[in-house]
Amino acid sequence: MPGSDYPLLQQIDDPAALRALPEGELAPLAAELRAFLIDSVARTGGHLAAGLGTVELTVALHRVFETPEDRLVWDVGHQSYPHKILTGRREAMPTLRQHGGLAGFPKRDESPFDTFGTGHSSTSISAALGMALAARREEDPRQVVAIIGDGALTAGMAFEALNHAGGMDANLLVILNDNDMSISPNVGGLSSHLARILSGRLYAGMREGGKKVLSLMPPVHELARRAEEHFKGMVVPGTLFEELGFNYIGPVDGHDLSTLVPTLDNVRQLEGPQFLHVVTRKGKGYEPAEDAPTRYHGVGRFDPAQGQTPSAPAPSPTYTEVFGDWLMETAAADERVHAITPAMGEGSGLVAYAEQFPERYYDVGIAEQHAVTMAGGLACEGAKPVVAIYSTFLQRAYDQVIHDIALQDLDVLFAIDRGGLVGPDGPTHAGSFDLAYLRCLPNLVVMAPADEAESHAMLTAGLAHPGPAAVRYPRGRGPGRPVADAPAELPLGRAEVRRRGQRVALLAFGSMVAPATEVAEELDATLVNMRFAKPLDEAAILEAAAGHELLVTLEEGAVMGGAGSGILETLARHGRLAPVLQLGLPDRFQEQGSREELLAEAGLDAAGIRTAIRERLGESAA
Ligand SMILES: Cc1ncc(C[n+]2csc(CCOP(=O)(O)OP(=O)(O)O)c2C)c(N)n1
Ligand SMILES: CC(=O)[C@@H](O)[C@H](O)COP(=O)(O)O
Ligand SMILES: [Mg+2]
Repeated sequence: MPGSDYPLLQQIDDPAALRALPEGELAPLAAELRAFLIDSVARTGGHLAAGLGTVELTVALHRVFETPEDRLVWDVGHQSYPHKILTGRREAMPTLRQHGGLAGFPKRDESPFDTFGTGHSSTSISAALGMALAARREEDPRQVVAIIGDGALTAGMAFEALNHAGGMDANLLVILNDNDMSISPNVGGLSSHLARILSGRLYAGMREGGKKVLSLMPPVHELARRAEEHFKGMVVPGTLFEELGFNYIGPVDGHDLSTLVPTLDNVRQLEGPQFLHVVTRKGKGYEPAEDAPTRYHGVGRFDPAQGQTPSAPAPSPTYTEVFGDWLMETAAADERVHAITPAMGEGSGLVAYAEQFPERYYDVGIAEQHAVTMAGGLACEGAKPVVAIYSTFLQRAYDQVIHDIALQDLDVLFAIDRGGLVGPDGPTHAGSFDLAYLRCLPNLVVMAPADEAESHAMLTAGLAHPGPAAVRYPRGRGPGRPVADAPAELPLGRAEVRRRGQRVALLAFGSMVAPATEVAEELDATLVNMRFAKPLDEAAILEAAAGHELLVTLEEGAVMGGAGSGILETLARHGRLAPVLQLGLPDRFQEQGSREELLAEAGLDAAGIRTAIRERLGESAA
């Protein structure tokens, strides 16, 4: 993208340069920033619609606040590309979400302007309050701002922070970026409350007038604030945020710099917890994204002139599609089936199901804890709830899985998508820990399919199982085994011996069966598709130990405490000694890149597995 297309943006290598611009150049700068963002994300893929909605807000924030001394904390961070572009990373945008390149979310070790690492939603207010309390203790005048979306505000953690912050006198500004969208349209009572505030046009009109008066005065002082407070109380019911102890300001147009800059200037001088309600449009300024913000939430590479075009028909369904199809046929046959998603309906493959079974579909918002425990309530009443959830986001509801579901042995099925490495979203979104954090739970059955057919069969088996069960499958496509080929039976806790060989036994879980198959053929090794991370097939493990020089466990998950550790525990419990090589994700976070790059880096592709085995056998790795 030649710099000449972006003459103003080319001058901005840090926010100080932005703050030095004449005021009249802010709007043209925002226009260039938006055009650059579209062009850049169209080349790399990534999150687009949210960032389009924060272009003006980002310009205004870096204009008014002395960043990075003043702290900005972006919630989720998928909307932070304009922030990254204005804070010295414009030229690095072609490396976005690629191996060794820019992260797709704010990252502390990437820039001093990225004050807190995000990716999972609803953490910004907590982190910002921590920073604000530290500033107060140091008697430092630096400001702290959390920018949170209306979707992210539906999570309990956001309200834990609002509740606490509202009772403190720390200088904290919470900016609600309200575009009435999560990935799908936002849901719940909060969304309705926000809509009611916006619809209070009388209030908005008066506020407009009121603000003009306030903005003409010297920096807003306590008397004016109290007068405004009283005035608001007279005209419209207090917002939820005022009831929690915040000084609520807004709603203001989040795309109008002539409003945003003076408003932020005023608010910056106020003491105590402030809540600025900003109204934006997700996808703003790029018509295809404005018309379809869900579709342009996350994009692959595309031609901006054409917009996203339908991709060519794929050779086989993704694991997500296998799940979505399975759910449709299962719900049609069994009216006890209900599906629950914490705001990830599209990514979890639930679009068709939601249309066909709206009365048995629940998008609970970004509320994983609530999703899991509500499923428990449904199960208590004889329903068959299916919680469709990304592995990484299930981490948010770990106690609910333990305390509300496993302990009570409730009949809930967890369809865990994005199990293992996810690729461009990087470490915040990798499903690296689910095998480790689930297999240790009593009563829970944990399955990992080797292919699409097995995934279908495991979902059926999990639903039929009278207690809690989990099926974890990776992002994207598998080996391509047709679902019609699904095993008729899947006996609980029974592995599948796929081949018998010499010297080495490969005990593979889930997605690792495919590369292990290639290596087993080359080495004439035994290959066992373990299928269950819990309960393990102890007989298969003991038989493998008895007849081979080396056992190799393979999982696309953390080695520490993972499924392979369960095999070690089995051998120990039976007093068996056997050489074991554990292959899986090492004890570090994997940065972003393609899934293939990351698997190879972790030694979990066929080449890596072969090399590790040969080295352990003392043979040349060649
Ligand atoms: C804990 C958690 N759950 C789910 C997600 C997936 N997710 C990413 S962005 C998003 C929607 C966020 O909506 P909002 O905060 O309103 O931001 P917008 O995209 O509208 O700007 C969701 C559900 C996540 N990142 N973290
Ligand atoms: C920002 C966020 O958390 C989601 O948009 C996530 O990136 C979706 O991941 P998938 O692309 O795997 O559905
Ligand atoms: Mg939103």
